[in-house]
Amino acid sequence: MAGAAPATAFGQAVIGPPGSGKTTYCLGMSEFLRALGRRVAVVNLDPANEGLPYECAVDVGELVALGDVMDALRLGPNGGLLYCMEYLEANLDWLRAKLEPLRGHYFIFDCPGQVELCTHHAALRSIFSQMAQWDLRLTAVHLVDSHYCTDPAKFISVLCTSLATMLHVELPHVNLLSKMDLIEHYGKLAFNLDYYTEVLDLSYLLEHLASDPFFSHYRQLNEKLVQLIEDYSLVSFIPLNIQDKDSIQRVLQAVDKANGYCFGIQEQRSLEAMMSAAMGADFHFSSTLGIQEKYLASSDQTAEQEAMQL
Ligand SMILES: Nc1nc2c(ncn2[C@@H]2O[C@H](COP(=O)(O)OP(=O)(O)OP(=O)(O)O)[C@@H](O)[C@H]2O)c(=O)[nH]1
Ligand SMILES: [Mg+2]
Repeated sequence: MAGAAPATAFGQAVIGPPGSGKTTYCLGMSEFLRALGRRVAVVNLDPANEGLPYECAVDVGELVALGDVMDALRLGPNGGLLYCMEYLEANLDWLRAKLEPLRGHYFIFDCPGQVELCTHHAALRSIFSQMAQWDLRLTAVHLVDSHYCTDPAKFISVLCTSLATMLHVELPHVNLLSKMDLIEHYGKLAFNLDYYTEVLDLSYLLEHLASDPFFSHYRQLNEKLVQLIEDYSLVSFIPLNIQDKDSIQRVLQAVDKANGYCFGIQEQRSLEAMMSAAMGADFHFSSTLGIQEKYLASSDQTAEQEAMQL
């Protein structure tokens, strides 16, 4: 970043479709990291985020307000949001000036959920690449709702968007299956969980789809999509239960490895290892992460029906 010899900063760019759990993840991960002794700054880059549940160090809403943009330019929510991201891209000095006083912190960027920002629109990728010039080493943490594992066709589409995101965003990357606390409420999966997280032989998915009269018409398309995904063999997922300390720890290890944090700050790492061991089995957050009681894993039917809308 600007000024004296730049101190390398590290962080996470949290991306994923709307409702995949990005903001909740930012809250949970920031609380976990602070408990480990890391100085954390959460930066909200989503102009549509309201009522942020976490302590927000920088809020893009101070630079550009989605509502004002929609009114002034007569745009809908999606067009308005894309305009806001292009406006941020054109005014990165503002962001740099906001981040400068936070040098020495570990950053978590809560990004907008519009899929096109991660698959083909240039603004977010350009913002990330500019931050890399400021010696800010980010890992893209891509959340996908684990609900998508319940339907082979949806899972293939999620694999395609995950692959497109990895190729477009051009950052070290970790894919997460989020809301794993709900997974057993979605009913029996066609395959065991490893199959979805390791993205094993996808021909089994095709067989599964071929038995469905509707999808049998698209067999050739699905075969080509599956072949593309397997040719790149880039996509795999880590299951995330945001309320489980060991689950967050596994995610953090992968994230720190991806952006090199784990190689850089040894003394911090050993302190954190001690802190984490001292934390005990289930790490309690200061809040239920804003996860409405009805969405918390429970056995009653309504939670299951409600959860199907997640
Ligand atoms: N059960 C459960 N619910 C979750 C979890 N994470 C998020 N939710 C719920 O899912 C909904 C969306 O969560 P958010 O964190 O706002 O998702 P987001 O990706 O930031 O959404 P956008 O900002 O709209 O893109 C909220 O009702 C959360 O309470 C989780 O790990 N488990
Ligand atoms: Mg959000």
